[in-house]
Amino acid sequence: MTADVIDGKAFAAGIREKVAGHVARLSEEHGIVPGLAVVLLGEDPASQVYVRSKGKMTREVGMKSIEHRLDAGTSEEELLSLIAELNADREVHGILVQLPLPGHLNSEAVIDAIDPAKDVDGFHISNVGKLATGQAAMVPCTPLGCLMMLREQLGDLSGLDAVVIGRSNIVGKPMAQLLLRDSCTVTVAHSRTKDLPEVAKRADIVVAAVGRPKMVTGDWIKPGATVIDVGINRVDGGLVGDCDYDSCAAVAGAITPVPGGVGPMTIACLLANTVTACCRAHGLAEPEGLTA
Ligand SMILES: Nc1nc(=O)c2c([nH]1)NC[C@@H]1CN(c3ccc(C(=O)N[C@@H](CCC(=O)O)C(=O)O)cc3)C=[N+]21
Repeated sequence: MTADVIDGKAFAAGIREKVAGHVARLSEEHGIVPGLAVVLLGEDPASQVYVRSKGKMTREVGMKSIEHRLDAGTSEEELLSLIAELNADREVHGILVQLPLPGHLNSEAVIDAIDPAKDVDGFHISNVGKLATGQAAMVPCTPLGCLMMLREQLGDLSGLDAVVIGRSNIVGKPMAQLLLRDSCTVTVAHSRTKDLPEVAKRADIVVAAVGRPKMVTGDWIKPGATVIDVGINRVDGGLVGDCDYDSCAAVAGAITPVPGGVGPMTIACLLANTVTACCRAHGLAEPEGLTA
């Protein structure tokens, strides 16, 4: 068997097109332009590339992009005061503080200073709680993108066995919540899980988000299962996922490539969340097909 390749790049382009449609309507009918503010501390080259590409795509869909590049040595007080300004700015509907932050800063305090209604990353404790209790939340972009691809590939997810490998706050935990909400039977596995290959092999859906290059191999995959590879590992100047693509693709029913899978979906969902936040802020109907 050779797996279907889930084309995240094409899927993401389709979502950005939908976002652009909503943005055009907001502007024509209400005179509103959604705005996304991105805050980057320091000069990490990968982060710079990523922030530049976010800015470009934000403008391409017709939204306003506001970029704040601060020195790596910026104090927590200065950063919190910038966040307070962005919280109060009516032209800013979404705020993203690029992670990881330099070590002298307390990321929890910084994230929880963001107005939850503008928290387009979905990392604020209030959004985490809302997701876990089934209330309307801002949903983290990477898991949201994974869920959209799974629904597109499989239709109804109800009753399927899903194994999420990785328990981070930004991917593993919210991914598990979303799959549970779609009525999957969810297992959250991680580096200490006993017999991890056997656990993975029970799954109809495997989401790999551990940050270890090519850790998941084909012998971990049930024939026909759907494999979502969240890993973005830089190895020898190239990008590789958490899955060993060739051996997994030989067994799986469908698989996301790296690059061109989850990554582009993450950015598309960031733009989708910004439109959603903008509509909610103005008491307008939420865009359909762009939320979980
Ligand atoms: N507050 C915050 N929110 C984030 O969502 C966030 C963050 N901080 N910090 C960094 C990580 C990383 N991340 C990526 C998103 C898209 C690609 C992406 O589009 N990747 C392309 C390849 C890009 C390349 O070639 O380097 C792909 O997989 O096809 C990669 C990485 C979001 N992050």
